Amino acid sequence: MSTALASIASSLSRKVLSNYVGHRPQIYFRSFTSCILLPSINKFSVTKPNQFKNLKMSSEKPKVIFVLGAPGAGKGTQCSNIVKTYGYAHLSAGDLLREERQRSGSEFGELIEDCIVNGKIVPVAVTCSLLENAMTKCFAETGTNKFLIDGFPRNRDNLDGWTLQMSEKVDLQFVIVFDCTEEVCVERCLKRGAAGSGRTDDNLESLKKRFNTFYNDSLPIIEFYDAKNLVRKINGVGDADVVFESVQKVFKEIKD
Ligand SMILES: Nc1ncnc2c1ncn2[C@@H]1O[C@H](COP(=O)(O)OP(=O)(O)OP(=O)(O)O)[C@@H](O)[C@H]1O
Ligand SMILES: Nc1ccn([C@H]2C[C@H](O)[C@@H](COP(=O)(O)O)O2)c(=O)n1
Repeated sequence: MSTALASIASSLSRKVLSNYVGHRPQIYFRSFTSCILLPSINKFSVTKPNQFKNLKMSSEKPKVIFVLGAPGAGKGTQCSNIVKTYGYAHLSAGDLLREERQRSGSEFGELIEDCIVNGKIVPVAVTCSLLENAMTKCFAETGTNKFLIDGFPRNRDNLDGWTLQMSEKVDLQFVIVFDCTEEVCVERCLKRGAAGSGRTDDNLESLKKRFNTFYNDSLPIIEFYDAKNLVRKINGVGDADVVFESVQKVFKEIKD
């Protein structure tokens, strides 16, 4: 990494942390105008840092579908079905954050863990860079240029960061929202925890906080996209196969 880039990236990561400590993570992003790879987010890195400056893939813009819904609404399950049937690549913001948390030497590990356990949302510079790097890597390895982005954008900070860093670089097709009652979602997550998910947030205490964040921070983002007629709401209660039938109806729209 060039000295200048390393210095910008390192000062950015300090900003992320200091704003996080001050509980105002959204502010820092205003000075963040292009994708700069944070020094510690190198799981998806390739050797030349310049490749990260912009998401340049094929001549066509990458197609993106956001997949949203409450914790346990079935986003990951249905994304797997979509991958098999429609050839999209699945990028889960939560999975990318969990991987980054586990990466030895990550300076964001503690911050990510604190957010996950307490149902808070990680500052967008971290998440958006992980997503952009994963998209770039996925395209380089598989040629896939269609992405399901699961669990993002989750709050205003996520949305603002994405708008600044990514929105011009991709073609947002629509936003799938799985609609599921809190009761069903909680039951699913607890069952997932009991079955050995190893997730530190599949417990009642974390779920309460995650639901608060969903109602207060994520629903307004869904409303934002709904006002743009981009939301495709799907009933997430019921058998996974039945839910997937509804998903297929939405995808028919793309083919027709
Ligand atoms: N339609 C369904 N019926 C019953 N169980 C389901 C259904 N869909 C998913 N599940 C199960 O519920 C749990 C949560 O599903 P999944 O991981 O797909 O949800 P999610 O929305 O991605 O959750 P999170 O936001 O917590 O990552 C999993 O154990 C999954 O197997
Ligand atoms: N945009 C995101 C997505 C996820 N996180 C953190 C906080 C979530 O509670 C946790 C788990 O996500 P899930 O696997 O349920 O999608 O990951 C975040 O901070 N920002």
